[in-house]
Amino acid sequence: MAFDIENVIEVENLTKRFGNFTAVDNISFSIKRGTVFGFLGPNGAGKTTTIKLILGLINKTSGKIKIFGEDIEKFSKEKLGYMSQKFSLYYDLKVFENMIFYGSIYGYSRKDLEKRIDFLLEQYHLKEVKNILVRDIGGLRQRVAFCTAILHNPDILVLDEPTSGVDPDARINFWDAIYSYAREGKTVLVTTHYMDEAEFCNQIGFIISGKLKFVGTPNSAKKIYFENSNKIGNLEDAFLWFMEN
Ligand SMILES: Nc1ncnc2c1ncn2[C@@H]1O[C@H](COP(=O)(O)OP(=O)(O)OP(=O)(O)O)[C@@H](O)[C@H]1O
Repeated sequence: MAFDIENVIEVENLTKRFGNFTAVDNISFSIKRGTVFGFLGPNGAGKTTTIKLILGLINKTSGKIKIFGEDIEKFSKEKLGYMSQKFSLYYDLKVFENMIFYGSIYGYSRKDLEKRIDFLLEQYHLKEVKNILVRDIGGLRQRVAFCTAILHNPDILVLDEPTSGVDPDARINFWDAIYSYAREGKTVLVTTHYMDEAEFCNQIGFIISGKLKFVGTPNSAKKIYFENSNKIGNLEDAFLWFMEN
């Protein structure tokens, strides 16, 4: 496949089977630099499996994944950052200690790591919790996990349902953090169940039973819904329409 220089992630005819079960079924899409791409679908639709394929954590059955034009198998993984659904910070360690612990795997000197941590805590408004135990910081945990995932300044950040179970204010603050990172020219792939969050994305993909039913802007999803149903609807209406059609 010819690589478009603007495309950071290119997925072509990607399929993943577990035995006889097809979890990801011949999907194709691409994501441009600096984009916040939201991946939406019901439970078991294939979101996490697609993410794991893009991160090179599991092997595909067929198809292609290119990251910066290189096959995922050959691509050096340090340009990727990942915050998994069940991210774990150590509750008995302070915010700063958690970040030092995770950051030490990236080969920074202690001094550089401390500098990077201070920079991120400042940038993401977490300075005041630097020396507080993670157990005691409540809704700020997600943002600390986010900063931990970007300690090595990855070009591509993958977030798997980062806001599930988070209160509405903390969710909004979390999306500020996502946009702040994307403004640096980074590309963010995020899965979510929340349709209001999908509205914040530059591009969205609807995946249903392993099949990618739609890729485009939130507005274009609503436009397709309108053209086909003759009703003005929100993104949730559009999503339900794509599920049924
Ligand atoms: N290792 C595996 N072996 C067998 N089946 C699997 C495996 N991993 C995932 N699946 C199945 O693939 C399907 C897609 O799972 P996946 O975790 O990608 O869904 P999801 O869209 O991320 O859902 P959720 O929102 O619940 O996390 C599910 O039916 C799941 O049971």
